[in-house]
Amino acid sequence: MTLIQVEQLCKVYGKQSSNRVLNGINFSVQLGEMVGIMGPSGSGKTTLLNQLSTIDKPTSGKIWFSEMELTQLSHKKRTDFRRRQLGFIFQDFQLLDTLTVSQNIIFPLVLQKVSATEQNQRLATVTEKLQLESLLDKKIYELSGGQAQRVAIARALIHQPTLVLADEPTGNLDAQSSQQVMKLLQELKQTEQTTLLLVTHDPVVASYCDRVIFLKDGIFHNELYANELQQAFFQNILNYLSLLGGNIE
Ligand SMILES: Nc1ncnc2c1ncn2[C@@H]1O[C@H](COP(=O)(O)OP(=O)(O)OP(=O)(O)O)[C@@H](O)[C@H]1O
Repeated sequence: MTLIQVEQLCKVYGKQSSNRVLNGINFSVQLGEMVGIMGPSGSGKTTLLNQLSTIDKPTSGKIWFSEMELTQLSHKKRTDFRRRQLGFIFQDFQLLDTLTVSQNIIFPLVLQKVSATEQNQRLATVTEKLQLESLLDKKIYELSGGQAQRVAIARALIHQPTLVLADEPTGNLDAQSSQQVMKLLQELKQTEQTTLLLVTHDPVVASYCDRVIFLKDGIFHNELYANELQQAFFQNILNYLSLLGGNIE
């Protein structure tokens, strides 16, 4: 089942058409799919995520989310869409340092005015899944990078979003923690049917995805499907990146 359908998406910053950052992008994403977005620096990856999350509005084109056309939503409906349907994971975790782990995780439910009983039930479920039980009373500054990102993932998932958007989710992690985070996201995708779109520069991280989309100069350049063993998919991604050129660091 198709969850997202992007049609002729264009984004121009400012008034000059030479500032065209996304140029007629078309693709779709299936429910439960994990899709990596790669491309050289400045190719429009974050801009694309910002349009999908409705944080920014495209200059032209359409984004369908199931039956809903996102670019036409009112301000209130966009806020509602973000709160209910989306989870976000960022490179720098974006956790609230002065709050405890559990306060951070339940934050989206507080915004949604979910009852305390339900908050506690959901907290218990998500912390068990992410093995965070022993960390619940700690402050964020007491955590390692890998632990902080697991907390951020728990926060992104606690309201059971349909779609999780991640911008360089492993960018601040060492290789081992990166792979742990990716294995976790893969498991969650399988158990919860969560759809994931993640921007990454790291071909190892991308090799955990079902498909990788490559952007260059705001254009959809190509896509590769993981039809083979992970190591072979990783090699294919690496080969494609060198073909694509540009600065991928
Ligand atoms: N708010 C903005 N106003 C004007 N130009 C912008 C704005 N945001 C991004 N850009 C420009 O759009 C282009 C694409 O930026 P974007 O951040 O989407 O690229 P990216 O592929 O995510 O890059 P990176 O891998 O370096 O994070 C860049 O040239 C950037 O300078």
